[in-house]
Amino acid sequence: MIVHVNDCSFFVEIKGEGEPLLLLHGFTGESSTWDKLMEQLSPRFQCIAVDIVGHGKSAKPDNINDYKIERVAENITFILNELNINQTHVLGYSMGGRLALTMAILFPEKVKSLILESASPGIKTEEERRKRRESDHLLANRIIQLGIERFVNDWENIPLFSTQKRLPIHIQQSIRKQRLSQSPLGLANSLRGMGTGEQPSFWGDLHNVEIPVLLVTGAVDEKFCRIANEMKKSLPHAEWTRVLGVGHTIHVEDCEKFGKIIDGFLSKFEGGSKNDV
Ligand SMILES: C=C(O[C@H]1C=C[C@H](C(=O)CCC(=O)O)[C@@H](C(=O)O)[C@@H]1O)C(=O)O
Repeated sequence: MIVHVNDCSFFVEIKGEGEPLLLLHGFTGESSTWDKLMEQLSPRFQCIAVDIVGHGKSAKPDNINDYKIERVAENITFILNELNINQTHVLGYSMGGRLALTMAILFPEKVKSLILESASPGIKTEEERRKRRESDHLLANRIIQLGIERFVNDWENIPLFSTQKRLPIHIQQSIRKQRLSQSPLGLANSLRGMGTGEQPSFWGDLHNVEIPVLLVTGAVDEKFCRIANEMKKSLPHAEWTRVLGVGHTIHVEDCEKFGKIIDGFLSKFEGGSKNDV
């Protein structure tokens, strides 16, 4: 379905009934990345997968303000309102994890629990953020100038995704096809508007996140394991699961194990809802 919010259209896929679970994909991704997870969880949870602005079948506006992470988080709360969902569990992968955490910090009343897959609260220092903004803006310009295929050829070979080379060819081809189908303008503006260096640092806000948080990282993804280990020290109610033998994109690299981890975390809440009076 398409939901219109603030002059932007958003593609939303809903599957299942029960506790709502909002699913937020990563940069270059789209809601179809969650297809297998939704199959696993939808018998017990209402899975709501959104194409984030600039991605998939959602709008690719020219205005960079429509990509600011605070604005995107607000628009997602408006989408939830349109769907009559007052509060939801939120699972975000990588860029989607940064967005999920932004929602939990800016709109805590909307978020029941948080699952962050290979995500960060942003970059701590302004100098590091400035450097990242510079590199992301150069990357954004390359996407526009050289086109989506040249970008994807480079992107799929960054060290962060090295473990994906172990995946069956058909899965690698599916990831590549999903990336190639993205809009150059949408990806470029996503980097310019909500890139890792563009967003505020939320490191100083983690101690105020009172909801249950599950951090999930791939053991081979050393960078985001370090980030998760540090996040856990500040988050009042966090648990961290390191998944052996996989890297950054756990929900693709070992979707069965990932589904069991998510199911186990969310099942705690099902017990509460069934007994609600
Ligand atoms: C390369 C780094 O950061 C990028 C990598 C992961 C994030 C992401 O969403 C990628 C999803 C995917 O292609 O599977 C992306 C983001 O958070 O926007 C980062 O730009 C890095 O070393 O931090």
